[in-house]
Amino acid sequence: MSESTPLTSSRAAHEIARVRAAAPLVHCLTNSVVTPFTANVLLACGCAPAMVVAREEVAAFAAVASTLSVNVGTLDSHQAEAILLAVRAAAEAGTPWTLDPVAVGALAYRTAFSHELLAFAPAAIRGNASEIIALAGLGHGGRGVDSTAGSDEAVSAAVALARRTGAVVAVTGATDYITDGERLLSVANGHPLLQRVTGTGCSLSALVAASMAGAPDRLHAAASACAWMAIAGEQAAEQAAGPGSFAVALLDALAGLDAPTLERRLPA
Ligand SMILES: Nc1ncnc2c1ncn2[C@@H]1O[C@H](COP(=O)(O)OP(=O)(O)O)[C@@H](O)[C@H]1O
Ligand SMILES: Cc1ncsc1CCOP(=O)(O)O
Ligand SMILES: [Mg+2]
Repeated sequence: MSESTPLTSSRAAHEIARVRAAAPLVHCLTNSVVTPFTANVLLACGCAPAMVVAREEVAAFAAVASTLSVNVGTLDSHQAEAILLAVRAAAEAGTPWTLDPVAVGALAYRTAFSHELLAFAPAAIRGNASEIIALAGLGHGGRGVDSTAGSDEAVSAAVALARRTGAVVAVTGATDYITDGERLLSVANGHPLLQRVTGTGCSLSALVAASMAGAPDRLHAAASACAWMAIAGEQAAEQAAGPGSFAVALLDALAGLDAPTLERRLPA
């Protein structure tokens, strides 16, 4: 499968309205760099983030949350225990969970751990090209948390990973590709400033996790989360003087993204 179908404005508008109406409770086990930014992105999108991290309570919370977002960006052995408890409880309770495999391939500990997590059937996986290629077992990762490959180069890895795990896989970059192993959607939006602020990828993964809650179509749900971030990035860049004001404008654009804007920036 190499031909992708562009996400349409009407499907994106439907999915974004669905997430806002549901206001999902998002249990986040994320990295220490992006925690407040991720909570703010989710709040801007109308979701309810909760960063519940103690090993003593992650299982109970994962079982009642609408969805769980797992990110290995600053993984240590304490957090690994908490993540395992949470994904086990999520799997048992039927809470969908999403993996962001930050810097997988570049570092051995998080790579082995992320492979272990795949046994717990994630609903979605979102990463940059190097991370998706490495998690698919087809490469050795990027430069720290950054990709050294283009998203076009990771499409076959994303499809293979989706088929192997049953997850929807989103590989982001200049164009985002989203696949369930059978269908392949693309979102050709975004702005280079998204790479000059830390946490845009991580918070997008949390938004993908939010979109998994009660989703009738996980492929379109994940693709619409990608479009939400990418188009808000385009709008924010029009207001921003640089990365600092871009980060602030991005939150405003995520909160304000409306159907007419989607119609202008996505195919019909
Ligand atoms: N070259 C680019 N041009 C436009 N948007 C981009 C570019 N690279 C990444 N993005 C966007 O930046 C966001 C974060 O993606 P990415 O940088 O791939 O993740 P990560 O931060 O995990 O490496 C996504 O919305 C993606 O579409
Ligand atoms: C800089 C950094 N170091 C460990 S996690 C992290 C954040 C990565 O964020 P993103 O993948 O969204 O760029
Ligand atoms: Mg990342």
